[in-house]
Amino acid sequence: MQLIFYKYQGTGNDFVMIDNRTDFFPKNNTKLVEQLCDRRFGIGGDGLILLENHPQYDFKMVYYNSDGNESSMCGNGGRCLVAFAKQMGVIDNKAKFEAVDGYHYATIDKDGIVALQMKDVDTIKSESNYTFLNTGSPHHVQLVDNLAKLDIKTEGAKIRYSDLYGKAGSNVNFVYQLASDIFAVRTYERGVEDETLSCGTGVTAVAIAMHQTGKTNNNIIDLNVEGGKLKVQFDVDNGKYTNVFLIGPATFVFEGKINLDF
Ligand SMILES: N[C@@H](CCC[C@H](N)C(=O)O)C(=O)O
Repeated sequence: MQLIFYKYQGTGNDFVMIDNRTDFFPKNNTKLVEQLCDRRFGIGGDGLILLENHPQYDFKMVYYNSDGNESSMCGNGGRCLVAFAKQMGVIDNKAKFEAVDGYHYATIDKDGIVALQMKDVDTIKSESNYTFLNTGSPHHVQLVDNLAKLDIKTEGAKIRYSDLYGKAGSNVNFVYQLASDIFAVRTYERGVEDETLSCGTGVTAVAIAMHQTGKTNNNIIDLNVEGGKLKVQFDVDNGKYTNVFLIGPATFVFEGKINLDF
């Protein structure tokens, strides 16, 4: 059998997109998803996303990491799925959809910039040298001096697999402040088990953590990631972050067919 796929990227976080509105995809086949995401034997991607029907909203998002396992929310993937839903004629320039962490609203402009509303955040653990919070996925946020030279895979894995986060683990973001409202971020992603060029829930966590710990007073924050630039904006009242939006490009790369019997 041949599978039709579409490839998208959001600031270098790349995804295999599959239109599963006819419900044909074998959703519990971990090995298959892992193979499709493999950069040598498959299509290649940090994750795979299914576009599905939803009884109430425009569509449903089902997200898998490149290890083949279904996981928690992917911010860049959500932005790319909005662009894919537009390409498939499911939406025009606004979307309401359901993901694993609940309801999301998004807009897409004529240049392909997607603004995706993320979940509200009111639980933030601030320690002397790191912050932990969940923006749809779990994120460890740590300021460092040597961001450019850091071995993210090695240092990220140490924290991800440490006793701090147990079996579930965490994504790990290393951060360097460039200006009052600009931060450079590099992320180790759980489920990819390596550095990715960008992580949407990660930069959302960084923006909120930097505000909550007093590194910035701004509520519109620029995040420079390895694959480009993202923006996060939010309202905040008494430690509760609402109307959180992750904003940036979501780009169609190519489409194709792949044999499933590989
Ligand atoms: N790349 C994603 C995060 C995907 C989920 C993460 N790897 C996890 O399993 O926690 C993003 O853009 O948010």
